[in-house]
Amino acid sequence: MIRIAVMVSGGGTNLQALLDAEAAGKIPAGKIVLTVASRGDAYALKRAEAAGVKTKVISRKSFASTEDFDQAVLACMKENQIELIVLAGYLSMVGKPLIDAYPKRILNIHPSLIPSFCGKGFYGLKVHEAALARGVKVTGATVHYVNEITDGGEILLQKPVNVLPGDTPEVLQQRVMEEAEWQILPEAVKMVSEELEKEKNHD
Ligand SMILES: Nc1nc2c(c(=O)[nH]1)N[C@@H](CNc1ccc(C(=O)N[C@@H](CCC(=O)O)C(=O)O)cc1)CN2
Ligand SMILES: O=CNCC(=O)N[C@@H]1O[C@H](COP(=O)(O)O)[C@@H](O)[C@H]1O
Repeated sequence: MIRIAVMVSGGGTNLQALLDAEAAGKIPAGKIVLTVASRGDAYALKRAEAAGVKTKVISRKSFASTEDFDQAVLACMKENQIELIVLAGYLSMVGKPLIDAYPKRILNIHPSLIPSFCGKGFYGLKVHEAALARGVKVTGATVHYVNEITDGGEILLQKPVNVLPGDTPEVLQQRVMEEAEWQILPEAVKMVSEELEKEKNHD
């Protein structure tokens, strides 16, 4: 069984999709055992608690340096024997110590079809505002591996979503979450946890 940690910052609807998928038996090789939030007021923490998942708040601003923050996150993952990390609406940069300790074992969900509308400053509604401003007819979501480049890691899954006339950023965000993010993130976690399980059994 692959031990999974989900890192969050906000509402946690992607965490909820993962918890629901696990409860429905759709992630047979993985178990979400920890939720790490970058801020104590993340509603995602309530979702984790309701599902009986251990929670931890590790916020960048309570550390003297980025290095100390990165080391605290890494220590927490090791203490909990975490094997796969999922960033789900997580809005802090993941540092080198974690990336080096978890090669191709950190996934991120981004609410656009990378390489469009991604990178520094593109998160949450800002992504959908940029898509609407550019006038794209199709947007969507991407699950990618995490490396030191923001949203620059190898792409794992993508799903397109139509932009409709009259869409506002909020309406588009909701459609992208419902039709794409909440589908491909559980699918990606199912795929990768099964791969890691196979590797473990062969070692
Ligand atoms: N290594 C690495 N870390 C990552 C990603 C990655 O692919 N690689 N994907 C990230 C998701 N994308 C981001 C990256 C930066 C910001 C961002 O700019 N945050 C503001 C704070 C935003 C807020 O708290 O409201 C900041 O100043 O740090 C938000 C989402 C999460 N961390
Ligand atoms: O690279 C990704 N950037 C981070 C990002 O923009 N994540 C987005 O935040 C929204 C809320 O997530 P929730 O907290 O409801 O799961 C959701 O649309 C995520 O795709």
